[in-house]
Amino acid sequence: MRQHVETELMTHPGLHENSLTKILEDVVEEVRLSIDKDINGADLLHSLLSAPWLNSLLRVYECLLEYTRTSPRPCLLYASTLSQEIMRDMRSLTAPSPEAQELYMLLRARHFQALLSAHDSVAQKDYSPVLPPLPDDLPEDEEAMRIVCLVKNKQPLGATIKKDEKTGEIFIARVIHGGLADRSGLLYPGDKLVEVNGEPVEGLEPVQVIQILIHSQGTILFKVIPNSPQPPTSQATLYMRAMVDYNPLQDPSIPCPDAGMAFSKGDLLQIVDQRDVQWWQARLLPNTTDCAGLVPSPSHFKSKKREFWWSQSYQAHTCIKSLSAADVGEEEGAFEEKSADADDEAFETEEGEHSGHMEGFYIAGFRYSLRLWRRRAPRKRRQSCQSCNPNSCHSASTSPYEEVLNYQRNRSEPPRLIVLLGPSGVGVNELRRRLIKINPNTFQGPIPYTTRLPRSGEVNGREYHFITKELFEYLMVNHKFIEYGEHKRHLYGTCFDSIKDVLDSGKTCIIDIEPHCIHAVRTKKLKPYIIFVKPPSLEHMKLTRTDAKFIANSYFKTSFRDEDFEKIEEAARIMEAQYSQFFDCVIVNDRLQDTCMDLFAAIQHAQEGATVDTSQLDQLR
Ligand SMILES: Nc1ncnc2c1ncn2[C@@H]1O[C@H](COP(=O)(O)OP(=O)(O)OP(=O)(O)O)[C@@H](O)[C@H]1O
Repeated sequence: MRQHVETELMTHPGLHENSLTKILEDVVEEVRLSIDKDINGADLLHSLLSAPWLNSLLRVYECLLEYTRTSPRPCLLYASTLSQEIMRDMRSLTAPSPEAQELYMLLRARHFQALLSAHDSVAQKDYSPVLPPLPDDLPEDEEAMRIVCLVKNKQPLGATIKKDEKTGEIFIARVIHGGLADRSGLLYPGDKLVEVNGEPVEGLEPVQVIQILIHSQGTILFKVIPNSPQPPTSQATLYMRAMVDYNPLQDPSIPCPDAGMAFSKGDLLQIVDQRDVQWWQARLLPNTTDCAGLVPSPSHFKSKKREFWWSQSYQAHTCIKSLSAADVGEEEGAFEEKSADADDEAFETEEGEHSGHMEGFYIAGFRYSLRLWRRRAPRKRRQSCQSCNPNSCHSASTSPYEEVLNYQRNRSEPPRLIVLLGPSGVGVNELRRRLIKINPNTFQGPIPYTTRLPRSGEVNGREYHFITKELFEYLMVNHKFIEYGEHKRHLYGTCFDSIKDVLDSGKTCIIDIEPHCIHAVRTKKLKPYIIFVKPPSLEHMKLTRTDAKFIANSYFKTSFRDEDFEKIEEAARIMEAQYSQFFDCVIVNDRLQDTCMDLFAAIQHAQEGATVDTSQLDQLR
C-alpha cells in the first residue's frame, strides 16, 4: 500500500514541459544569471524563488489543477467516521490477522486521519472559514487596520514618517517612488502607524520608531490604520537639468536627509512626483531603476535660496582671466601708438592659413583683431553686458532646474547652433577652424561685424560686415549682438543675424563665445548645443603643444610656457565651476586629431537627437 501511494505522487502532473514547476525552474535559472551580472535585487529574488515552500506550493497547485480537470467525486461524505467505525470493530477482534493489524495502524496514524478529515471537508464542501459572529456592541468609530509585512533587504524601506504634534500620532509622511514601500502598494502617505513588529508606537518619537526599524531583521510587520483612499493622480514625468548643486546632508530644511538625493549642476533628473509643493521626488539619470529621492521643488528653492546650502548662483559679471590678458593690457598703451589696423595685417602675413583663404573658399571669423578684443583685460574692454540685457536669462538665479526634452530634429528645421567655449589658448579656434576646413559645406562660422574700414582686397559680407559706428551702436542698444567689444578704437561683434544667415542656409553654425554670453544664445530658435573644450592634464598639454603658438599680444604669437598651461588649467577650472550647468558636452582637447573626431561625433549627436532645454527658453528671445 505504501508503495502504491508513492507511485501515485510520482505520476501526478507537474513535471511536463510547460508545468509551473518547470517554468519556475527556468525563471530561477534566469535569475541566477542575473546575480552573476550583479543586477540589483537579483539575489533576493533568487532566494525567494528557490524556496522549498514555493516549490511545494506550486506542486500542490498543479495537483489541484489536475483534479479540477478530471473532477473526481468523493465515494463517501464521511470517510473519517467510517474509519473510526472500522477501528472500533477491529479493536473487538480477539485475534486480528497481520493485515488487519497493519490496516489498524494505518488508520490510526495522525496523518491519515488528517487526510481523511480533509477528504470529508472537501466532499462536504465544508472549507469556507467560519468567522466568529460580530459582537453586538461594536463601537461605531472602530477603525479598520491593515497589516503590512515587508521583507527588509539592503535597500531603504522608502517611506518617511512624521508626528502630528497635536495628537502625538505617527503617520506615514511620504512614500518614495520605486522604494520597497511603494512597490508593496500597501503603505500610503497619511496611514497612521499603530505598531511596528508588535511594538505599539503610541507615545514614541519618530526617531524611536526608526530605531525599531533599524534593529529589525528580516521581515518588518507594520500595523497601520489606512488613510482614506486617495484618488490616483496621473502625473506626467518631467525631465530637468539641475542648475545648482544640492546636498541633502547640508540642507537643514529637508524633512528626512536620508531620503534626499544629492545632485550637481548639469545633472539630468527624472521628476517622478511633484505632488508635494515643497519636496519633489526625482531620480538621477541615467539610473532610472533606482529608488527616487527627495529634491527641493523650485518654489522651495526660491524660498530657501538665501540659505547656505543654495550653492553658487550664476554671476554674470564673473571675470575669468584670459590667458596673458594682463600682458595684453599692459602693452595696450604702446600698441595704441602704432597703426590702428596693423593687427589684421600682421596676422594675415604671419599666418596666411588663418587669414581665411583656404583652397578656394573663405572662412570668416578668425581675424586677429576679432580675437584680440576679447583677450584684453576686462577692465579695459568695452564688454557686451548680457546681464543688463532684458532678454538675457536670469532664470538660473531663480530656478534650480530647467526642463529638458529629448530633441528630435525635424528635417525642415534649421540645424542647432553649435557653441564652443573654453579657456583662452585651449584650442577653441583651432578646432572650429579645422571643422570648417574639413567640411565647408556642412559647417560655417558667422560673419562678424566691424566699424573699421575695409582694406584692399576685403569684401563686405565676406571678411566682415563693414558698418558705421552709428549703426553698430544702434544694433548694440537693440541687443542684436551676442557679444561685442572694442579694439583699437574699432568695434567688433557677432550679430544674431549672421548666425541666422548660416542656419537658414542649412549649414551648421559654429561659434565660440565667452562664457558670460551663454545666456544670450540660449534661445528657442537657436537651440544651442554648448560644448566645453577642456584642457588635458598639464603633462599632456606640455607634450601636445610643443609646436603650438598662442596670441600673447597684438604682434606676436609665442610658444606656451609652463605658467601659460597653468593659467589655462586654472581658467578651465573656474569656468567649469561656474558654468558647467550649461554644458551639453565636455571635450578634452588632448590630441588634436582625436579631439576633432570627438567634436564631430558630438555635433552629429546634437543635430540628430540630444536633450534640449525647453521651459526657460520660452522666456528668452
Ligand atoms: N590639441 C592640440 N594639440 C596641439 N596643439 C594645439 C591643440 N589645440 C590647439 N593647439 C594649438 O594651440 C594654439 C592655441 O590654439 P587656439 O588659437 O585655437 O586657442 P584658443 O583657445 O582659440 O585661444 P584664444 O581664445 O585665446 O584665441 C594654436 O597654435 C593651436 O594650433
